[in-house]
Amino acid sequence: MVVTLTYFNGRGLAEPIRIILAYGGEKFEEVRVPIVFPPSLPEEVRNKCTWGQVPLVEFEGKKLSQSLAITRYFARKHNLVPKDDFEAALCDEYVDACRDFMNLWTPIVHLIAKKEEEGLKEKKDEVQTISKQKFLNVFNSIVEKNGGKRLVGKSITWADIYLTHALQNIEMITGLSLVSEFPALKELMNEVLNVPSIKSWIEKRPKTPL
Ligand SMILES: N[C@@H](CCC(=O)N[C@@H](CS)C(=O)NCC(=O)O)C(=O)O
Repeated sequence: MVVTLTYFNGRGLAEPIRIILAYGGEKFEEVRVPIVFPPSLPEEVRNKCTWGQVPLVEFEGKKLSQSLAITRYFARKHNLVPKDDFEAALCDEYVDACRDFMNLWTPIVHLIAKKEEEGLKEKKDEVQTISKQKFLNVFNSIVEKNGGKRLVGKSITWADIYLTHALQNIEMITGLSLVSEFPALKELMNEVLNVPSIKSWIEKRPKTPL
């Protein structure tokens, strides 16, 4: 089976899917659409997306849209969703919180993408302060209480992968060091980034600005 993943030529909402496909050893090919501002898709791509947006995956004559549905589908397939229903719900909660964290940074990401420097530093400082209070402190203490390496249980889950992507992606785009003062988050990221299949995907993935 070959999975075709359609997305913009960036990490964004598609990267956790790519990482999990690589983790699971799935064969996948990509359609990478050039990034434009404001974001818009060529008509032929938009028309084949159920909700008019990417990411979209196609395999065995099937189509799946909505990034979290896609990510969770492949996570479950590759044993990255806990069997216990409550632990699985905790993973959902933490992934949703990652999305809230990413959405908080979206205006900054757009300013950087458009190379708009005016007021950028002040806005970055403001969002960094909110990020630490609302998200990084909370995630760090969840990981500490769970033994210092993972968000849920003792084995890697898709929540660990999603959080690693969210933190790494915002650090790469903004040039800020967000996790340096959060040892449990650094440890969690190290664990994920040193899984051999994930490490080799990250080394070989296209080097895009976003
Ligand atoms: N809820 C959707 C949101 C998808 C979304 O916002 N996609 C953006 C790219 S990140 C898009 O397709 N933008 C182009 C457009 O709306 O024309 C998901 O999680 O997949």
